[in-house]
Amino acid sequence: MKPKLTIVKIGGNVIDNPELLDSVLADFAKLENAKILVHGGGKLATRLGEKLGIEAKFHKGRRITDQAMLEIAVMSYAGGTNKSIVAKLQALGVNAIGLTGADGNLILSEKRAVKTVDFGFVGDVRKVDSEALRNLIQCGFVPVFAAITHDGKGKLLNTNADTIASEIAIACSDFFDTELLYCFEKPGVLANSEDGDSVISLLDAELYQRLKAENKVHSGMLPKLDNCFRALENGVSVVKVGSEKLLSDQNSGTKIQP
Ligand SMILES: Nc1ncnc2c1ncn2[C@@H]1O[C@H](COP(=O)(O)OP(=O)(O)O)[C@@H](O)[C@H]1O
Ligand SMILES: CC(=O)N[C@@H](CCC(=O)OP(=O)(O)O)C(=O)O
Repeated sequence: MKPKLTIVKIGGNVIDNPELLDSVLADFAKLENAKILVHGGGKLATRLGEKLGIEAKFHKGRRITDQAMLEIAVMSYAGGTNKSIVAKLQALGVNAIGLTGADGNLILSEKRAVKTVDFGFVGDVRKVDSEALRNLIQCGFVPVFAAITHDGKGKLLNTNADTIASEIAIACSDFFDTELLYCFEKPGVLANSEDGDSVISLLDAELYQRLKAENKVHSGMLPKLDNCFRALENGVSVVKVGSEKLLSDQNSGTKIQP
């Protein structure tokens, strides 16, 4: 039997709320099996850009990463955010090691080709080195990934944190029984995105299509759920979306069904 590996992704709204962040990290520290943390932090990067006079640009909710924004993203995700999360985990007794995809060539990606929109320096993941990750975990390290990868030719690329988490989970399924948990600021996938009491406990592909058609699932939840289904179709055992409670309560949030 393969050992269990839990991959937890935390989004920008969790990182932005110090109490929520501390609570997620405390629960993450308590997980006894092998684990990896992946974090976003888009909102913080937007604010850092504003302070430096660089305005964030989006197309249909997705960031456009020009050279100036790439520098902000690297400073923010791989710098301040990543290192402060690592320090907090160290204080909780977790031997966290902060990483981008460039470190140890762990995540190789390719700059997105320009079709109708030029997203700039955005990377689509091509390869995750699951063997190197396994070695790090076996040495006792807990990898903490920022949303930055590289192209192998010297260029760092901004990469969606939800996608990094699902690609890591898929690749690590070679060696581990993988569980992928997406923690964000709401209690799960909601039947009505404004009503926190409308959590859908089980979501399959058919229900997802219906919710999409009815516009009940929209914006950031669409790529998140696409990543969830892709993970389940590619060897990941368990995928859930929910609040910080996902880490401590088995029955919390939304379980995604293949
Ligand atoms: N049906 C839904 N249930 C819950 N959230 C939804 C739903 N539809 C859209 N959303 C939106 O999706 C957002 C989560 O996506 P995103 O902002 O990308 O997450 P993260 O904080 O993990 O980066 C929520 O803040 C919410 O506004
Ligand atoms: C290419 C791309 O989408 N990059 C994201 C990376 C950060 C991220 O994913 O942050 P959240 O998880 O907080 O949304 C961005 O710059 O917004």
